[in-house]
Amino acid sequence: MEVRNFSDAAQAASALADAAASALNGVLARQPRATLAVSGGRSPITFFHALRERDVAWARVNLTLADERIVPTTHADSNTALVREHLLQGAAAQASWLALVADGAKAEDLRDAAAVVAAARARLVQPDVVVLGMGADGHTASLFPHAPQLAAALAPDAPLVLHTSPMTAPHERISMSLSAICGAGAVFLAIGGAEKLAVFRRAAEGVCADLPVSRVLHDPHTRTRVFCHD
Ligand SMILES: O=C(O)[C@H](O)[C@@H](O)[C@H](O)[C@H](O)COP(=O)(O)O
Repeated sequence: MEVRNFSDAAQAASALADAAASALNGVLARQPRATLAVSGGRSPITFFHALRERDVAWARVNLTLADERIVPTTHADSNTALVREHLLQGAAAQASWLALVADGAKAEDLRDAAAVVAAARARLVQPDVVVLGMGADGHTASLFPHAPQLAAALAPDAPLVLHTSPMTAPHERISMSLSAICGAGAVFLAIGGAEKLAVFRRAAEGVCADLPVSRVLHDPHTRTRVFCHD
């Protein structure tokens, strides 16, 4: 892994946007389209605002999520809604959206998580660039410690996305698997605040069974680029 430390959130977000845009442009120099998977939660908004201003051929980009809460895309906790509001704007609105949860689905349509996952698998392609966050419990994407599906999500032959049931956070989830994340040519991780930095330092020391993010950091074929700020 490669770790860069910044003195504030805005600088970290701007540097991460530069790096993610550069990774996308590198892919677009070699092939017609590039697929970017971003994370949701509360922390990536400044990064989204910076990234949407970067010089990228957005019309050639597929945009998706590393994970999504299985809620209607109009729900306040929907990562899709967050991306639409903060990233799919201006030139970046030309990107093609690959939905994990389809727009228009109602709560009752989403009760069958297996059906949600099957529909998402039919739409998705392997991402080229993945931007991850991390929770203070050591989860990344929706690879949550103690989730019953964690072992399946970490398996080398796991599909691109799976259903996960967090024990430490609300909502059933759909998440990219470890192999989908580590199959991307460029993997970034954003870490902010003292509590997360302490968890990250522990995960950086070696694989910890209770910190799924450590599996990304120590994947033998992945050089995760970590952007940290206090
Ligand atoms: O949907 C989600 O919850 C995420 O994609 C998740 O993996 C996120 O990156 C971390 O939980 C950090 O979230 P915060 O930004 O809210 O701290």
